Amino acid sequence: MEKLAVGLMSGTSVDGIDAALVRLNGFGIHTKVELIDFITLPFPPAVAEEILQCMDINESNSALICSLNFKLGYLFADAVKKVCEKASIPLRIIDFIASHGQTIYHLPQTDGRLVKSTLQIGEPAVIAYETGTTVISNFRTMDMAAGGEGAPLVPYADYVLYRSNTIGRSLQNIGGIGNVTVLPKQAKLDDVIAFDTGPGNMVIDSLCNILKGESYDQDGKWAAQGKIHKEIAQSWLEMDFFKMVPPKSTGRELFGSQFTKQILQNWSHLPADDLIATATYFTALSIADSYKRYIFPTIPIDELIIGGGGGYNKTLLQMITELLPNTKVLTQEDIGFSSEAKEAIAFAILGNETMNREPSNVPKATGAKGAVILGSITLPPRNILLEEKYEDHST
Ligand SMILES: Nc1ncnc2c1ncn2[C@@H]1O[C@H](COP(=O)(O)OP(=O)(O)OP(=O)(O)O)[C@@H](O)[C@H]1O
Ligand SMILES: CC(=O)N[C@H]1[C@@H]2OC[C@@H](O2)[C@@H](O)[C@@H]1O[C@H](C)C(=O)O
Repeated sequence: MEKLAVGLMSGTSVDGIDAALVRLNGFGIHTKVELIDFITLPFPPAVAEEILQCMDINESNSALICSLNFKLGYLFADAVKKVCEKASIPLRIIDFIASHGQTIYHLPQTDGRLVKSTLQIGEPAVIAYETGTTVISNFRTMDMAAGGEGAPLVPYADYVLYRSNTIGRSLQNIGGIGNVTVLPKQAKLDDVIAFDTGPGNMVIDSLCNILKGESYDQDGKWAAQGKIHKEIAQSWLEMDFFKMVPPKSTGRELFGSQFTKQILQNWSHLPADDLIATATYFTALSIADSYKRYIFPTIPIDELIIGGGGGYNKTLLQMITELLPNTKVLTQEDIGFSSEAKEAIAFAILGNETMNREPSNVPKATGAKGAVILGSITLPPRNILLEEKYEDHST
């Protein structure tokens, strides 16, 4: 049965909302997926600042989170309207919206005082009301309720889209955070391994913001002209997170503003370009090291495919290639996909499973006790549902 859906992703980079309009056929691991159109709606700078404030334990407050939850709901609805407009597809024939939401806090491990938890905001009721469309949201919580980390969730979609009978593949996302899905040759869903590798662009972006007044290092130009201080990057790799055996996930709580502050306190004598080059090398090293420790010893990888905005950072890409000399490193674009659209498409696939009452976490990747149906379903107002959507479907 064919469905039209919009997948929405706004990740840890806080650069904007990715909206992918897709056609889905069937459900389960044989789902057929076609990308119809894609947009990124950049966050207005004041909204990006509010999100970062909400994520910062020292700056956040409940009034701000309350307000931002609704504010993001309106922006997400806007992104849905815009991608449909761009594709000239009327909103009323969209079957569902799968909205990841904005992660405000993620606590997959705690010291005992706080409870293991995760929070994604962007009110689904606002999206459903504004678009007149069913919304699936809150994807991470059921996995965590089942004992998992609530992340990464993209592995199920990676399995649907990229598994191969002839080669072993790994999908390396480099967004704010870096995460990998490993698809061994001829893998069953149970064979899939996935985990967060550490920072993606988060540390690089943050240094660019503070030292250059720009939100990111375009094409890796500053990293390319700085000196890499390998011993410093290596010392950052001593953090406990990198020694943890997967499944594991992380976020801004570990690699956000506090981490950058420490870098700037301890190495303020270094030129800006050197710090950016060293942070870029650290990011590449954390990815390569994750493969060497947790993947290569047991799974042969023929192709490593990079996605997410970090795929556009040429210096980062070159460093990863050099650190993994025996692996073929490609980007999503090299194989005819889109680095930017990948995660938004993935959430449309996950939402489709939810609508069909099917589980879509990968317990081995998240650490959950079992497979569970992800997400909460929010229905649009009855009048919109009956008068506009269903009438239109019957004609
Ligand atoms: N041309 C470019 N050169 C260098 N870096 C780029 C370029 N384009 C995008 N980026 C980087 O990609 C980031 C955005 O990546 P992406 O949209 O994949 O992250 P995200 O989805 O927010 O994060 P996550 O996957 O962790 O949730 C930007 O913040 C920037 O650092
Ligand atoms: C808690 C949270 O939002 N985690 C994100 C983040 O961004 C990348 C990495 O950290 C991954 O664990 C996850 O997102 C992707 C989409 C996932 O769940 O697979």
